[in-house]
Amino acid sequence: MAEQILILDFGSQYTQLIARRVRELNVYCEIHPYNKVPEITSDIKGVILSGSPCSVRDEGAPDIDLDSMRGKLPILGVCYGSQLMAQKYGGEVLPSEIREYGRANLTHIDQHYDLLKEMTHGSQVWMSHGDTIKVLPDGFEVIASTPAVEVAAFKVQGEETYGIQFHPEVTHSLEGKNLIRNFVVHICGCAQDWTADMFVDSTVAELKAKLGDDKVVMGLSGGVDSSVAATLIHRAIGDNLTCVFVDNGLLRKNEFEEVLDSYKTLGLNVIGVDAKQRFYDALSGLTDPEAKRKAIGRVFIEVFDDEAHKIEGVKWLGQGTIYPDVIESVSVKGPSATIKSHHNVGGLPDFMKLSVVEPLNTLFKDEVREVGRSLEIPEAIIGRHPFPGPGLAIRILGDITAEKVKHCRK
Ligand SMILES: Nc1ncnc2c1ncn2[C@@H]1O[C@H](COP(=O)(O)OP(=O)(O)OP(=O)(O)O)[C@@H](O)[C@H]1O
Repeated sequence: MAEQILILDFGSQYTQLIARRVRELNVYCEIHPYNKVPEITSDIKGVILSGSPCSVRDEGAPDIDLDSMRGKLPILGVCYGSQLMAQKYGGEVLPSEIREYGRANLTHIDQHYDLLKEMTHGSQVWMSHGDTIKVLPDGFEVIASTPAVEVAAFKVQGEETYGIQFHPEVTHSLEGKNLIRNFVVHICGCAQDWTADMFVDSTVAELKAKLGDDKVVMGLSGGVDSSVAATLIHRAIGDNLTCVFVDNGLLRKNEFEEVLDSYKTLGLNVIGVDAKQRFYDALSGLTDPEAKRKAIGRVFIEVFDDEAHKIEGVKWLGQGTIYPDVIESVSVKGPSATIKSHHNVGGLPDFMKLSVVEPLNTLFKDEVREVGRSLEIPEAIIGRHPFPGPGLAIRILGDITAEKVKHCRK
């Protein structure tokens, strides 16, 4: 496992941006909810505590036991994260006179501290908070201030524990990236070697070890996620991966043929399934958009299940799941109630009983594109305009017929 930064999420709308900024420095990081802290292994080089919509003064406010980390690992608390530490260790957090949302300038910066190295006097930062730290605990010292906020940043003496009131992860904090680099590289000592090429090498090795001689089936949509996931799996296990690309009769003009061709050029073992008529039959007479969407989903599952059955001994289902889907399903606010509604065991199609392999489930979309480029997937696939599953059906009012699709395509 690569070295990483652990981001503990207290529910802020900016948490994913913290992860994006860290990864832009070629350092791997993961977001975990504050109440499900993973085991702290030696790969974890530092911890960032996110902001939160809550106030540390609220009853039942999100809390965390930091004693096992403090002094052993560098910690950076952002906004709520910093207030939480201040309050926990004997300081005082009070409501600000006015809720501060917007630009502010650091008029006092103590450059002696690694966190603030090369930050310029007057540096613009972004504030978004209703509380403020009024009194710091013993052993905590102020290292940056704005005219309105005295404790804009603090450090704990004798340990690499820091708190900042502003949000370095948003672009309005003009030197925010510099501050995050100071933390991640200079304080945590991360090597900045997490690149798309390195991801490809390590993921292909992991897939080889995990899949061995097993067979995998995977649906391709022509979109970037499934294409990149399939190419990675193919690198690992070759033709033990069977890809299925379904023509549902709702794709754009010439799209089925063109996409199928590019998959073949990539060397993928791909079956093109002409299921147009099955979809048109199922859609016949349906006019309600939700009913149409459901019919398309149902027939897709039936067609895919039929194809998966033809592959003898297949054990795995490949999927193009990406990191935002994963974060959503384990978020502080709880998983979306509808994500798994189709998982009523018993009625499951056979392919859903397969084990799932998701090689992209730690990546953001633009990282998936970078990995695609590293795999030399054609730009036409990597930069393809996103196209919804129900395809052209969403553009057609009333019932859907082959004739109407033909006009829509033109
Ligand atoms: N026409 C199709 N033929 C076969 N499989 C498909 C097809 N359309 C979608 N899929 C499968 O269903 C998954 C989800 O489809 P969706 O349209 O939501 O894609 P997505 O999540 O945007 O990912 P992608 O970037 O791969 O399109 C795809 O990743 C693919 O595995």
